[in-house]
Amino acid sequence: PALPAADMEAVDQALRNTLAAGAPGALARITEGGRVLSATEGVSDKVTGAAMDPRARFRIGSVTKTFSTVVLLQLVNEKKIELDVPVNRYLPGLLPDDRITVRHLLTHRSGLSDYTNAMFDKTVPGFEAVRNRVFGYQELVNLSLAEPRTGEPGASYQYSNTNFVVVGMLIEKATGNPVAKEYERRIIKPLKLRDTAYVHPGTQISGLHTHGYLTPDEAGAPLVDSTEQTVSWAQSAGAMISSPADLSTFMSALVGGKLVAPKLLDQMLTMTPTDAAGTRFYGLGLRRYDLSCGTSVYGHTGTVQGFYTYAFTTRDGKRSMTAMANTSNRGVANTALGATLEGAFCGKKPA
Ligand SMILES: CC1(C)S[C@@H]2[C@H](NC(=O)CCCC[C@H](NC(=O)C[NH3+])C(=O)[O-])C(=O)N2[C@H]1C(=O)[O-]
Repeated sequence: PALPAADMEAVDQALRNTLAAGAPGALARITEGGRVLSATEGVSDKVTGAAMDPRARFRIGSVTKTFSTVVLLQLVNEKKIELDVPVNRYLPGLLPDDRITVRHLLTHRSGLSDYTNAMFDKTVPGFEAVRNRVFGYQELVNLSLAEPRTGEPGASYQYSNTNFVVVGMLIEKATGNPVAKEYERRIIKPLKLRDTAYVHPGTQISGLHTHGYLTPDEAGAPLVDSTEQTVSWAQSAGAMISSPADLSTFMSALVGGKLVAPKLLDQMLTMTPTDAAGTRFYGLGLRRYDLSCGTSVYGHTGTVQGFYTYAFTTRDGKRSMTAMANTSNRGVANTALGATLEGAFCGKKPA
């Protein structure tokens, strides 16, 4: 059945609620059949007062994980990598357990701890300590291996950035290229994503872009402009820069079968529940949200200092939405902003 029309009043109310929660700005951009609906609230730059702009580029954080998954699954299709094979087969001696497979990385079931929990335990000091640092992949993996593992390989879903740092290592080992080159030639160029780039270790967001503002842990403390950083603490787990339009093009092309072979797309879309309510799922580097109206949407979320992103599409890729707020931490963005999904994909609530 056709989706109900998007309820742009509800979408805009969610953006206003996001600002009321403390975000300087928020936006949502919905595409369907060549038509674009967008809503913006607040400012993209607190100094100049420039308004939020749906054309502007921003840091997408862990939405990067879906790009990394697409590259890896293309390598699987090219028989360069196998999913149900120990990671150590390709990266000898990297991990302390030969039972950890490539698939465990993509499903967050490896048991490798997430080094960012300690890294960002104190939000602003943690960020300031790494914003200009350049890490090697191995350094990040070592940070994780210095901590106890969170479970036996395959036992349970435990989200960890470490998994997608190792995915980046696998891509570079299998191709002999930096991940940037693989994103470019396998996704960005073919889909003509003009505003999308993997930027590391450069700290700038070039062109028209939104400033991001990190919310400190201390209530009432001033926001920190966190726009410029290397994102070297995340790399293939979170260093991509993109735009609302490009993310919708990407997610729609992905579920539409334009990027990954059908059998592997089926595996990407094979979900396991990640919440008690049974409305949130994770497949291979991809989330599924089941909305109140029964519609399932597929995509990923992203949290990187100063930016929170939802990038989702319907199973047929016909309707896509990117929503983003230019703040992060303390749940300021995710809850209120998350309501844009209901407005965009479920339409007007029954009276
Ligand atoms: C699972 C998530 C939420 S966390 C993961 C990744 N982002 C990070 O790991 C950064 C976390 C710290 C960022 C910082 N928070 C703190 O410092 C808290 N002390 C902030 O809010 O800007 C991403 O992106 N993913 C999100 C995702 O996939 O949705």
